[in-house]
Amino acid sequence: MKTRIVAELFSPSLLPVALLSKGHIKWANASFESIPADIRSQLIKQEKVLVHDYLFERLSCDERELLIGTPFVSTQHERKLIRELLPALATGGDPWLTCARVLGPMIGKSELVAVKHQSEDADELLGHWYDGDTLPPRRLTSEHAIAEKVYAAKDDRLLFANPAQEYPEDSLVADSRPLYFASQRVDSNDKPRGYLALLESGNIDALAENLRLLQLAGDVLAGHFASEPEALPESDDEQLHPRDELTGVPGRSAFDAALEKAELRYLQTEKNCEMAMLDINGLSAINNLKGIEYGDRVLKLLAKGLKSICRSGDRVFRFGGDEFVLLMPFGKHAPPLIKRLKQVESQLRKDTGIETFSLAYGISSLSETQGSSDDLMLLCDRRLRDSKAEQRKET
Ligand SMILES: Nc1nc2c(ncn2[C@@H]2O[C@H](COP(=O)(O)OP(=O)(O)OP(=O)(O)O)[C@@H](O)[C@H]2O)c(=O)[nH]1
Repeated sequence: MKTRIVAELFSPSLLPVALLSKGHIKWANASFESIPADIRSQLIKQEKVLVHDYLFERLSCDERELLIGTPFVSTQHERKLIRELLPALATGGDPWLTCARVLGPMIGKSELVAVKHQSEDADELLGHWYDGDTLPPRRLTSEHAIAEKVYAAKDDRLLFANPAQEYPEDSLVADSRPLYFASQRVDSNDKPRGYLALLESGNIDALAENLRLLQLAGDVLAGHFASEPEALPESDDEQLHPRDELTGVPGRSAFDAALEKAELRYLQTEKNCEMAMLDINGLSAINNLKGIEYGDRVLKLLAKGLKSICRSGDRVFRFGGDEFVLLMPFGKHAPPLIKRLKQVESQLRKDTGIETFSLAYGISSLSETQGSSDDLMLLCDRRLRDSKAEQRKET
């Protein structure tokens, strides 16, 4: 190994490289020189050493040795992602938004989108991490958009350079004109459920770093969808079951249809479903004190709060007046509903400024009534009344 050739080859390298002769450094590049002296002498003595995220190895020839450090891939970000994302997904709420909220702060200044596949021609951008914050959800059309390719591709991972040139009608890339768009599709039951993507404007090193996290988050999401109980079939015929105009959630007739389907499914397959009937305590007093519009706002905030604790198979309905119903299909373990409802109550106290805001609820599941939806309604209603009576006694 000629010193001159080694020096010419490795001087510009960012990898630490040293040429050793009889256990002494004959030549080293700047990257190697930047390692503290005590660690350098340790490196010279030992066969294989892990230092500063580098794995040092030796290539020998004619009594000389080339010591080269190659980056040792640190898994600390991946472990942090798993440790934070899994429990966050388990607490409920929309998985796409949860994913953006957990992954966003880990990817620095990069832009991240978490997109739920809604229908053939439309998607919902639920988690958009941009400039250190999540932006409000918005609808995306997939026609002439990058999403078409993401869903049609054989590979679940794609990288596009200058995507705005190829997809000028795609608002996702046309507005911010990123240099790279890297996507990780999330499938379950061989169907695309949506995708995660990074939009990177220049920092290719950041893209390379964050790609691993993106793919891992996509895999965790796919696992989450696979482990979730099958969603209740949506009665999305809006003509037949119009949504509640004030809160935007489905109303009474949609609930009746969904409960009927849940009953049928339980009787056919024993797939269980938890139901909660909820009622705001003292909405009439809120109306009287603060006005009907304020009461309306409380109802809207409650609908939003209830949606936020729903997993993708769960549904919220406005039963009427100040009453809501939740239907949550589940497998082995019922969702921790009381804990989640307490979270909603405490969020509502903050959002409405009403320190005494509280809910009464009655909870049961189809297995408790041997699959009878009528009995389930009666049981939930009785528990709701009991809870109201109990709370009245306390105040
Ligand atoms: N602002 C507003 N109020 C509504 C709406 N629908 C029903 N309400 C009010 O909700 C209240 C429901 O009455 P109650 O069931 O007696 O409920 P409450 O005042 O919360 O009393 P308790 O349930 O016994 O704690 C009535 O005052 C209705 O006017 C609505 O769409 N907007």
